[in-house]
Amino acid sequence: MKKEIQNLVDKGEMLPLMEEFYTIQGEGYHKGTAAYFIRIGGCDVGCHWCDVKESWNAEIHPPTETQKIVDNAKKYSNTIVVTGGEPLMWDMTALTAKLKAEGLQTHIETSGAYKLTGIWDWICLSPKKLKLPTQEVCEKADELKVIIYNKDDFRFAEEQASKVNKNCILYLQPEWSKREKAVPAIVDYVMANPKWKISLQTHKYLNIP
Ligand SMILES: C[S@@+](CC[C@H](N)C(=O)[O-])C[C@H]1O[C@@H](n2cnc3c(N)ncnc32)[C@H](O)[C@@H]1O
Ligand SMILES: Nc1nc2[nH]cc(C(=O)O)c2c(=O)[nH]1
Ligand code: SF4
Ligand SMILES: [Mg+2]
Repeated sequence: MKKEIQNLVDKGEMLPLMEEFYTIQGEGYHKGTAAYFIRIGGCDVGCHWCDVKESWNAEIHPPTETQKIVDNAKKYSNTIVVTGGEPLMWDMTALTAKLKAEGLQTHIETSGAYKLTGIWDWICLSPKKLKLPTQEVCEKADELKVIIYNKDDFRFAEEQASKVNKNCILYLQPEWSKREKAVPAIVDYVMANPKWKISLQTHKYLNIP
């Protein structure tokens, strides 16, 4: 990559854009809400069940000016979801400042493994055992969404719940390929531990992006 472009990416003025699409938020608290998704490339967390492994290598996703991303995003609904990859690998300050200047609601999907940057109306924290979230993101998360792949993930979920702020809404979401086994286990767990709610990837049932 050219030095000038690398410099702009380092400052968050350009970001490696994998894809952008208008759809319905499928997961968590805002499920059912029309939202424009901005998927930023690059992630080194390495979840073996990740459903967007194509996002991992930032180098294959073209550095794109944040203003260009915002000019597309503002044509749709009020809600913008920034996801990845791991968006917090990059400085989100410029992108979110421009989204806020347009009066848009900024939501992020993050593992929380990197420094929290940007201005966010909603933070969905989905922590991962391989790279734990920072204390700051735990203090600021609006929802905690733990993926349940096996039994140990319930233990991990409780451990992460003990770190987030008291207003954070707690979700358990089945890992997609294990959903047949995970859903009944989550249903039992939520009924026994009603501080938790279940989150499904409803977009996958609806066959939409
Ligand atoms: C692809 S990740 C991108 C954002 C960020 N890297 C993160 O993990 O939060 C978006 C959301 O999808 C969840 N996810 C990824 N693969 C999944 C799978 N196979 N089943 C269920 N949820 C999954 C993640 O935990 C996260 O909440
Ligand atoms: N419809 C829809 N809802 C989503 N919620 C979080 C997603 C993500 O990949 O971050 C996602 C996604 O990929 N599609
Ligand atoms: S942190 Fe998110 S994008 Fe990265 S591997 Fe895990 S689920 Fe995929
Ligand atoms: Mg997804």
